[in-house]
Amino acid sequence: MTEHAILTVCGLTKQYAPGQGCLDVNFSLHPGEVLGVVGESGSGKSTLLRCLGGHIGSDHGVINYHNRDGQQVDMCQLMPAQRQLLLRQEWGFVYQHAHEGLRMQVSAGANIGEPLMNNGKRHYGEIRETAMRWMRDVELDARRIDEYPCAFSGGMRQRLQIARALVTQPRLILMDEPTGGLDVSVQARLLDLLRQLVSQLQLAVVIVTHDLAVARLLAQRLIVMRDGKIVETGLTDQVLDDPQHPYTQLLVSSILTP
Ligand SMILES: Nc1ncnc2c1ncn2[C@@H]1O[C@H](COP(=O)(O)OP(=O)(O)OP(=O)(O)O)[C@@H](O)[C@H]1O
Repeated sequence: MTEHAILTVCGLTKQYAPGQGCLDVNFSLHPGEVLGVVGESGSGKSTLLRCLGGHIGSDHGVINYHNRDGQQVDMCQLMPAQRQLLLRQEWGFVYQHAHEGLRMQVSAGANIGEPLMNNGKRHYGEIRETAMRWMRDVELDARRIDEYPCAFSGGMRQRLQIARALVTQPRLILMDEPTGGLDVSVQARLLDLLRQLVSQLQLAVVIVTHDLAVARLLAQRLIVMRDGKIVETGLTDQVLDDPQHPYTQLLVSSILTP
């Protein structure tokens, strides 16, 4: 790959207790690439994602981000205000529970419009127009723009969250179990939508999931975590079809065995 990595993570560590958290995580991610992070419950997937997104501080390590202006920035070394600005302008987050990524007390339109206003957009008509367009893009009825998130179903709320996360045209998206807790059919439609948006917008994505089928569908590359450490990494098909580490073999066989 000739293009610069958009994200390069070196030695990222956050330990709550030995074996709990993430330890010495290294990977790089290129524009347009989807990296899946898999592992059983408690393996440190969310801790890694939270460290990347600056929701929690790391003990040590480097998170180098290649920004829109072509500069290399160590996210861990930025002042909090600078980091917030960069996250707001260039990164997006999709949480497992839509209410974590939405503001439940404002309308669907306001949920999509707010990040635009935070990034300096002021023209009400244009913001509303953009919000309606995004509602259509995520297959929501744009006539429901003034309704509150609580009036939408779980799957619809997740679509709304995705619209809110993508409306500012971020370059990098962090997703934590975006389809977890949804019905299988709703999940399948949402995965289709995500796949389509990721390829259309050439997004770089880190997606945490315990569901290997989701990883197979969305991610080109996988990281397998156990007790906070990466035990295996590689192309998704390679890792899932020919796992090398005994832990990955166990993970893969556990979903194949009825
Ligand atoms: N705030 C915290 N304080 C103390 N320990 C924590 C905290 N957050 C996570 N841990 C511990 O760190 C380990 C990794 O947790 P983490 O949530 O990252 O795992 P996970 O792989 O995302 O699990 P799941 O799939 O169940 O969400 C667990 O042992 C957990 O108990």
